[in-house]
Amino acid sequence: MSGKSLLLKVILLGDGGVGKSSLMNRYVTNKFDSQAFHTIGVEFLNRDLEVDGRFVTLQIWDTAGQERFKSLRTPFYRGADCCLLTFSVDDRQSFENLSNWQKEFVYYADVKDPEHFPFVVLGNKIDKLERQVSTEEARAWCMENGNYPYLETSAKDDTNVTVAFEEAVRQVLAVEEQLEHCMLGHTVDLHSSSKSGSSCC
Ligand SMILES: Nc1nc2c(ncn2[C@@H]2O[C@H](COP(=O)(O)OP(=O)(O)OP(=O)(O)O)[C@@H](O)[C@H]2O)c(=O)[nH]1
Ligand SMILES: [Mg+2]
Repeated sequence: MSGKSLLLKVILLGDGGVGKSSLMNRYVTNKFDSQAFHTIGVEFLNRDLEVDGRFVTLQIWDTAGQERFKSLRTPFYRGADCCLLTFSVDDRQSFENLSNWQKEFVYYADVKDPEHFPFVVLGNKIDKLERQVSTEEARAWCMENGNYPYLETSAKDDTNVTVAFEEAVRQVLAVEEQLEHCMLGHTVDLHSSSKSGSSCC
């Protein structure tokens, strides 16, 4: 266990109105506003947490989902450690737009290795009775598009909100550990004449 706090940047993307700001506000301030305004540009909030013995400062970047704010949000994608692709289970179009959000992120964040980038998918507003996207369908999309973790949340009822942000941290730490493992492998490789340690990454 490391005593040093790690700063992680996670970014919430998804159509306007799916509940990105509500998820961030529920997680950081434990408040919910049923009359929330659309976000213009980006906003961020920090929260400290401990996941599996690691101390982390989570910097949550909440973006404006409406198309007209595209140029205001995309400059903030760079440097994100994890991307939370968010849709609303009562809004089919927001689910169908997930691929566009993923592509927009990869392009503007300049992700070098998209296949290994930690995306987490959130289906929000599960408190609503009329669903337009089933759990099975959302899971299938996640499997097909990179085997991403899928969580169903309600910012309103505080369902799975903490779990969702903790999962984002776990995904980043898993990638980080893999990288450290690879670096170690290469270091060992430099000091040895054998080919061992070069099979990673
Ligand atoms: N029933 C229900 N309503 C929610 C939930 N999350 C958000 N809302 C409502 O949905 C509306 C939009 O929520 P926001 O958090 O502003 O959505 P957003 O994704 O930030 O939207 P943009 O800022 O335009 O991108 C607000 O009226 C919220 O109160 C939820 O889990 N359940
Ligand atoms: Mg918002």
